[in-house]
Amino acid sequence: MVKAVVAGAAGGIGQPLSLLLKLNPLITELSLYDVVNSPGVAVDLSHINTPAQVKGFLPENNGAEEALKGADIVVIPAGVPRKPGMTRDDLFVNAGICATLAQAIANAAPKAFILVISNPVNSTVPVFAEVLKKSGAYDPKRLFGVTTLDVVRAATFVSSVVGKPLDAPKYNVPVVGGHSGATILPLLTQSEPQIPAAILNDQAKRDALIKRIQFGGDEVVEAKNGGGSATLSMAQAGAHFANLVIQAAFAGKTTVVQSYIDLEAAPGGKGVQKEIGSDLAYFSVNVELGRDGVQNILPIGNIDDQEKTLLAAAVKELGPSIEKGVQFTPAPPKL
Ligand SMILES: NC(=O)C1=CN([C@@H]2O[C@H](COP(=O)(O)OP(=O)(O)OC[C@H]3O[C@@H](n4cnc5c(N)ncnc54)[C@H](O)[C@@H]3O)[C@@H](O)[C@H]2O)C=CC1
Ligand SMILES: O=C([O-])CC(=O)C(=O)O
Repeated sequence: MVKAVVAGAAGGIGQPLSLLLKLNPLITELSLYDVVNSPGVAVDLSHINTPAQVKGFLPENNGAEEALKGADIVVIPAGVPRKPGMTRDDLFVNAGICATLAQAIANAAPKAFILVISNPVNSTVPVFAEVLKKSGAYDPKRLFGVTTLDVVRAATFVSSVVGKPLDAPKYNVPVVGGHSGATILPLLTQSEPQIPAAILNDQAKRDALIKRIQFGGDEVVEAKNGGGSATLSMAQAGAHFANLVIQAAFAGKTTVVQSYIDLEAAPGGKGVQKEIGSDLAYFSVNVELGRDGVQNILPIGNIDDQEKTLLAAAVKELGPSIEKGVQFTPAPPKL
């Protein structure tokens, strides 16, 4: 019996994400929360003959906490998306929404796994952590910034450059760091299957591949031309990540994935701080998922000189974004 909640469920990501979660046979209860339209989305999904019992909630009558009561996992794509010309940092307006949702989770579902999709992830994850800490409900093992779309894109773009696009599902290219531009660090040298040396040693090809993975989000923002950012690919990535968290917690199936987490979540975080030469509190790392969420933080491992240079750039850009999230003070609630 697993209860999942989507916050921001009526949005561009929220709707297809809710659909994919409704199709997950491990989920028995699915609550959809949004400030608009969630009851309609819920009734629509509720006609699908899979186990999950779907209900929609609006803010009225303490709807957020009603939706969250007893949740095992909360997935959060609530907030404004980018338009062309904006950076993810321009979305820091979403911090207030994140703080409100964090408080509702602290009150109603303090043991839930929390998967943060809302941008800027580099800052919104620290916002969640700070609010949860103030309520005594913070468990760093259970808070995840969802960076899965970067991993999904890396597999797709690498398989294409290698000339094997039909093998995209077989590719595993770890992506560490954060979730914006230069903080996104694809580890091409660790790709499985390996990328042929002829491509890795072709500097122009390699640079183009890295840039495409780092700025894949912009590609979608520009193509949608004012109509928002990635929604369908994000929904797939988010539902996949949620499924891995659920499988590890409730079906005993441990896996290793990358996610943006508090490096204090498990002892291995100290080792990563040594590898990155910084005491950054948050980083997207190789996470072993288990019953309680983050079971182990694994090393980044061997990287080459170019990756070391990119790592230094990622660390430099991440510091201020983390600090901005940590320092954010939510506005007092309206009386
Ligand atoms: N982590 C990642 O890799 C990615 C993150 N994103 C981010 O996800 C977020 C959502 O993107 P879209 O779904 O395209 O936006 P959208 O505007 O289509 O949907 C956002 C939804 O959030 C709802 N919402 C607003 N305030 C709320 C609140 N206080 N509580 C609950 N729901 C609330 C809105 O009513 C709307 O339905 C954006 O911040 C975007 O940048 C997008 C793609 C990838
Ligand atoms: O680019 C954006 O604003 C949305 C996002 O995070 C992504 O697609 O990776």
